[in-house]
Amino acid sequence: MSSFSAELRAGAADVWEAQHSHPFVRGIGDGTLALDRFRHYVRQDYVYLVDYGRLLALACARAPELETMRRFAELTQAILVTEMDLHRSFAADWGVPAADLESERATPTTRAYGDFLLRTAALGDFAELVAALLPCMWGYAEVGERLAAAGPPEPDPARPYARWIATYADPEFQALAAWCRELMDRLGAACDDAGRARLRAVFAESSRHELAFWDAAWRLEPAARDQRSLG
Ligand SMILES: Cc1ncc(CN)c(N)n1
Repeated sequence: MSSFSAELRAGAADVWEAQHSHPFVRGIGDGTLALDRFRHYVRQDYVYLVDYGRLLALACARAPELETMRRFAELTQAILVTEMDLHRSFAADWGVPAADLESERATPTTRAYGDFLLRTAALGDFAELVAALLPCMWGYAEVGERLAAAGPPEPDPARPYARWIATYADPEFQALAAWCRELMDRLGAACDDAGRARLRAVFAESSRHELAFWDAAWRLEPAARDQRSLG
């Protein structure tokens, strides 16, 4: 019998395959992505990760057991420190201070994804919160793993995509994503059919936001005019 997370993944398979074949993802993999698109992505992803960090902190607060709280506290740290250090290091290489990343204004796509995550955390139950956060961890683990397996591009200071791939293919990141899947499996098993249908819908919606995020970076989507930075 397949796991509940595998069932969620199968239900959103078309969206996940569209991510793998998106020109932005392919361009990271073969090293051909134009740097302006990658820089746009890094700036917006920094804004996104601030909201994602908030989501993980809310998951920590709402977790039903101490061990799950502890794991979410670790995961929050991994995102706000380790993953965001990657973005800060790219920015530093481009002469952009971290303060500039923090004052970046969200595009409509970044804002929509962050709003969806935080709305789900505020109004959904704990299992829905986990279904919302899963495509982020699992999707990047899968992209990193596939691109690393295909043979990453040669290290190139002008196009630092090999470093990006190595971060998400790293066994530590893979293990964090695997823990999120196992948690989803346990929560899915404890739900009734109606609850599992809600989790499928949340996971599918979150997966669509992931695809839209690649696409917004590819299109160099401009920031929404009325956005505040960091919130
Ligand atoms: C949009 C997005 N999704 C997922 C990840 C991986 N944490 C990320 N950095 N950005």
